[in-house]
Amino acid sequence: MENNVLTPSLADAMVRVTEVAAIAASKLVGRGDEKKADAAAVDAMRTAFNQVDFQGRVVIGEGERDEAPMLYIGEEVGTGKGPAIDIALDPLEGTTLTAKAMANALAVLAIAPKGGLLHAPDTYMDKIAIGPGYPEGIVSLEASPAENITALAKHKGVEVSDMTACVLDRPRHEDIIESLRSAGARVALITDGDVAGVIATTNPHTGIDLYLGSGGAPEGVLAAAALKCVGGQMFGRLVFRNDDEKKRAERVGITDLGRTYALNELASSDTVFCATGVTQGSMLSGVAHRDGRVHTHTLVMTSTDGMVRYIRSNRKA
Ligand SMILES: O=P(O)(O)OC[C@H]1O[C@](O)(COP(=O)(O)O)[C@@H](O)[C@@H]1O
Ligand SMILES: [Mn+2]
Repeated sequence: MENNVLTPSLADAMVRVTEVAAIAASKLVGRGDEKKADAAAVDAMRTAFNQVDFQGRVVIGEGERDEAPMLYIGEEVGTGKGPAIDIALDPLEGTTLTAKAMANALAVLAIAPKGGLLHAPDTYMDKIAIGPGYPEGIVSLEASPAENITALAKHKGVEVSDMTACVLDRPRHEDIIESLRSAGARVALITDGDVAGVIATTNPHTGIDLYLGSGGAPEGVLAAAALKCVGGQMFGRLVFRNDDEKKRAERVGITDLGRTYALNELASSDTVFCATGVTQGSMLSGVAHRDGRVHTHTLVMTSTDGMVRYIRSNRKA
C-alpha cells in the first residue's frame, strides 16, 4: 500500500514543483532581499502543488498558520483527488545564499505517504549524518566529534587526516570544530544550507565524510528523507532555547522533548526527495537564463527503488 502511492508520475510532478520554485527564486538572486526571494519561491511552489492530483498536507512548512501566509504547517494543497500525501518543504533553502548570489541555494521538498515524516517544529536540531557503507551505529550524537570521525576513518582504513567533516560556520559550533581539528580531520565550513551539507555525505565526489552540528529541524527532516533514498545514517535531537520553542514542539505532537531520532524515525516510510538548484552548487547547477530559455537542474530520489536521477530541463522564459 505504502509503496504504490508514491508513483513515478507523482515523483515527476514534484520535479516540476521544485523547478518552478527555483525559477521564481532565481529572479531574486543577488538582489539582497531574502524575504522577497523566499516569497517568490513559496508562491510558485504553492501554485504548482495545487495543480497536482493529490491530497497534499504540509507537515514541514514555512511556519505556523498565524505566521506564514502560505505553505504553513497543516495547509492542504493539491486538487484533492488522489492519494493522501504528507509534504516537507523548503521552497528556498538558503535565503541568504540567494540574496547574496552564493553557492548551493536550493528549492527542496520531500513527500511521503500520510504519517511518514516526523512533524518537526520550527526549532533547531542537533544533527549527525553519514553516507552509506558504514556499520550501524558507527556514529552517534553521544560520542564526541573526534570519536565519531576517528571511528569512520578506522572503518575506511584511512588516516583521520584524510577525513573531512562539513559543519555550519557558526560560533555555536566552536567546540565541534575544535574537536574535529584536534583529531586531525579537515573541517569544511559552510555559511548556510545544511540540507546540501547532509546530502554531500552520500556523494563520494564531494569529499565530505561526515555532517555535524545544529541547524533547522525542518531541514533535518528534509535531509533524512533524502538519505532514506540512498542509504546512510542520521540522528537528530531537537534543541530548545526557550519555553516558546518547547510549546511549538508540543503543538506538533512531540511529547518526549529530549529524544534522539534515528533516520527511520525522522522519515519512517518511503519517500520521494526533490531539489532544484537555485544558485550554482556542488551538487546541482543553478537556474540559468540563456537564449530566451530557462535552464534548471534537479535531483530526484525515490526510496522505494533507491533511484537517484538528475534532470536537466529548459523551457520558454
Ligand atoms: O542560520 P542559522 O540560524 O544557524 O540556521 C541554520 C539553518 O539555516 C540555513 O542555513 C538556511 O535556512 P533558510 O532556508 O531559512 O535560509 C539552513 O540550511 C540551516 O538549517
Ligand atoms: Mn531552509
